[in-house]
Amino acid sequence: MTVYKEKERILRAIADRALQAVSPDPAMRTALSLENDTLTVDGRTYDLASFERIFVIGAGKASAAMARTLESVLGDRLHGGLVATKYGHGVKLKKTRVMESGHPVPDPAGERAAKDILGLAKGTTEKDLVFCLLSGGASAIVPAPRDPVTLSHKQAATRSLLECGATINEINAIRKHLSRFKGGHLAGALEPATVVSLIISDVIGDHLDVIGSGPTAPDDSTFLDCQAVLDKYELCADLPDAVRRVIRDGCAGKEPETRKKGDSCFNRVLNTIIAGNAMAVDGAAEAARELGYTPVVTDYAMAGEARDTASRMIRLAHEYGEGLHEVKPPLCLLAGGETTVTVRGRGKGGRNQEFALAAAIEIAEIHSCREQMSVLCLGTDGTDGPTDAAGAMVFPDTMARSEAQAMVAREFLADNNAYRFFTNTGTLLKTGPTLTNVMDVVAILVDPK
Ligand SMILES: O=C(O)[C@H](O)CO
Repeated sequence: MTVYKEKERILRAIADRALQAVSPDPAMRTALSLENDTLTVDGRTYDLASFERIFVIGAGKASAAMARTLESVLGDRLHGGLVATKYGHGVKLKKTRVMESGHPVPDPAGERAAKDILGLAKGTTEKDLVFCLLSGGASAIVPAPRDPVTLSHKQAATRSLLECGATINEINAIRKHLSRFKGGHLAGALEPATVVSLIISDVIGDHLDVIGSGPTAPDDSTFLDCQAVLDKYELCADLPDAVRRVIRDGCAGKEPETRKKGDSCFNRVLNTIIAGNAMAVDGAAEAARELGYTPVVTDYAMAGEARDTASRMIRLAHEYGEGLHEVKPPLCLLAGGETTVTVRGRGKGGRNQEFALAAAIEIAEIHSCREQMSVLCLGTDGTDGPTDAAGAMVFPDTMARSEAQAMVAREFLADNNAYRFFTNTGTLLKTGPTLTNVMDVVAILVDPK
C-alpha cells in the first residue's frame, strides 16, 4: 500500500472528473435537442413525425450506453435497432438489441453483429431515419471482411498491425480496405435513408474517417496508402496471402476503393462528434485546479512511442519542478492523446502502464525530482491493452518501495511487462469498463521542493 494516500486521492479525483466529462449520457443529451417532434442536432433540424420509422444502429465501446440515452430521449418514437459493443460494455436496453464481441482482435460474434447491422441497414428506405452511434473500438467489434479475406485472415492481420507500432490512422487505412462495413460502406448500405451519426472520438484530430474506421464517413485513404504501411513496417511476410492480394490488386485498380467524398451515399448523412479527448483533459484540468494544482496542458495530441513520450514529459515536469517556467509548483502537467507501443517483449501491459513505468524510471534517474512527482496514466475506456487495468499510478515511493523491482524496472520495460511491475507496487488503476472511450489522459502532479 502506498504511503502517498493524499496524492492517490488527488489523482483518482482527477481521473474521475476526466471520465465524467466524456460520459456518453451528458454528451448525448447535449447533442440532441428535442422540442415536440423537432430534433436539432449540430445545427440541423429533423421533423421526427415525417419519418415512417426511426432506427438505431451502432458499434464501439460506448455504443450501448449511447443507445440507452437515445432510447430515453426518443421514447416511443424509436422503432428499435441493434448496437454492438465490446464484451462487458453492454447495458440492458428496452428496444435495442445489444450484441457483445471481441476487441482488440475481432471474433465470430463480431462478424455476426456486423452482418445483422448491415442487414438492418439494407432494409431501410428513404422514409426512415437511422441514428448511428459510433465510438472507438468499432473497427474490431464489427468485422465484415471483404472477399476473399476471411475472419481468421483479419485476426492475423490485426495482431500484426497492433504489434508493429503503426499509428491508428495507418492501421485503419488497412482495416477499411479489407472491409464491407468500414470506409463509408455502412453509409452505402443505408442509402437512401436519412442518417444521423453521433460519434465519440478516440483519435487524435477527430478524423471522421479514422474513428472506428469511418463506417459513415468518406474515406481519405487509398490502397496505395495501405501498401505504404505494409512496406514501412515490413509486414508483407507476416500477412495472410488473401490480405496481400486484395491490397496488391487494389493498387492495380482491380479492386473497388472505399467510399469517397462526393459519393451519393453521403448526401443524407450527418456525422457529428459529441465527445472527445480534449473534453476529458479539460475536465481533469478543472479538477486539478480545484484541488490546489495549477493545470498546465502540454499536449492535446500526445502520440509517439509510449516510453519516449513518457521520458520527454517527465523531463519537462522536472523543469517545472525546478521553477524554470512561468507557472510554479504546485502544478499539474496534463496531456491527452494516445501513444503506441512497439511490442518486443513477452510481458503483459498496455500503453498507459508502459508510459507509467517509463515515467517511474525517468523520475528515479533524475533523482532530484523524486519527491516532487506523482503520475497518473489513464486509458479512458477502462482497459489498457489486454489487461483488466485502466492504467497505472506512480508515487514518490514507487521505486523505493519495491527495491527488487526498482533494480530490474528496465527489464520489466524491455519485456513490455508493466502490468506485472505495477501489480507488485500495488498501483495499477482499475476502473472496470467505463462505457466511454476518448483515448488517454496523463496527469503529473509537481509539488514544491
Ligand atoms: O475502433 C477503432 O478503429 C479505434 O478505436 C479508433 O477509433
